[in-house]
Amino acid sequence: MIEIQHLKFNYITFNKTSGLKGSLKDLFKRQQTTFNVYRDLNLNVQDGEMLGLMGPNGAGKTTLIKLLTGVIEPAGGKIDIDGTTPSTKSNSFLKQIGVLFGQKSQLSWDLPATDTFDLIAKIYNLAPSEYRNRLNELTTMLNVTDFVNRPVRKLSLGQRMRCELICALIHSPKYLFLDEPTLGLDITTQHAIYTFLKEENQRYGTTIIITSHSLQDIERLADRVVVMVKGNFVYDGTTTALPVNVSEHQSFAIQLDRGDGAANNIVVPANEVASRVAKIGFEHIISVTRVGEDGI
Ligand SMILES: Nc1ncnc2c1ncn2[C@@H]1O[C@H](COP(=O)(O)OP(=O)(O)OP(=O)(O)O)[C@@H](O)[C@H]1O
Repeated sequence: MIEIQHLKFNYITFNKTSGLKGSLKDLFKRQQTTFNVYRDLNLNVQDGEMLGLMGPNGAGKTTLIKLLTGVIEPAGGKIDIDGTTPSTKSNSFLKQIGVLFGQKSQLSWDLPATDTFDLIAKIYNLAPSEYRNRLNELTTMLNVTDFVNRPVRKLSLGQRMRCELICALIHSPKYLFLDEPTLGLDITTQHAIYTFLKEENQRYGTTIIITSHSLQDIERLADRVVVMVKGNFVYDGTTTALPVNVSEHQSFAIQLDRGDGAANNIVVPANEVASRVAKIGFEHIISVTRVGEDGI
């Protein structure tokens, strides 16, 4: 179980004055800025849950994944995952988690993905038969057999992302953290990944936390969604009950799945979003985004 209690976190950045003169000045006196990401964040996630984490850019989603995986340490409060504090980075904890940052790769660029899988299996000390079976299972389910022996730099984004998922799951973690795993992928690849993640969750009871800007990602995957705005949860519930709290003057871009692998965009005023979405059908909607504003 994941428990977050009264979590506080802030980033401290040192300002950089422009020009050579400024750089010299900074050597003696540096101005620093503290940015509070969370002041008092609370969340419980039960074992086996699939939780969608949504929110506008800069809300604090990636930071939360970094805190949950022990990459960074809280400034206050508590994170507890099965009795362990992530920032201790104990071996037993690291064996329990898998993480994928959509914008970062853990595959070696010039080597085939299988080389990275082998390395990860060694790091986790997997028994050869256990590794072989799991790799067979993952390569089949994610349909990557044709290209795992090609250098990673020669793979498409979707092919690479499927290999990244294998890296995150090869050691069969109990908790899987995914930060925008379908960013930039076509609809067919997105669907393949959704299906795979659902199966992984149902077969092994893997707890999955996924951040995304795509309503379709969250709708298809998560039983529960939390919406974060400026470091606070403003919604915690089902996707169907998500409130839309907007002014009537705003417009929204609705991205539609055309059914042939391509997408269409239509822009509608806020007061028409609900009726248009109902008419089109939720299953054909990829995302609904506010136009010209950073918000949900
Ligand atoms: N390394 C850093 N140093 C200073 N500030 C940071 C750092 N990383 C993130 N921030 C700030 O912390 C806030 C939360 O960032 P975070 O990346 O968690 O947001 P996010 O919800 O994941 O956004 P996005 O949807 O754009 O990925 C933002 O205001 C960002 O500018």
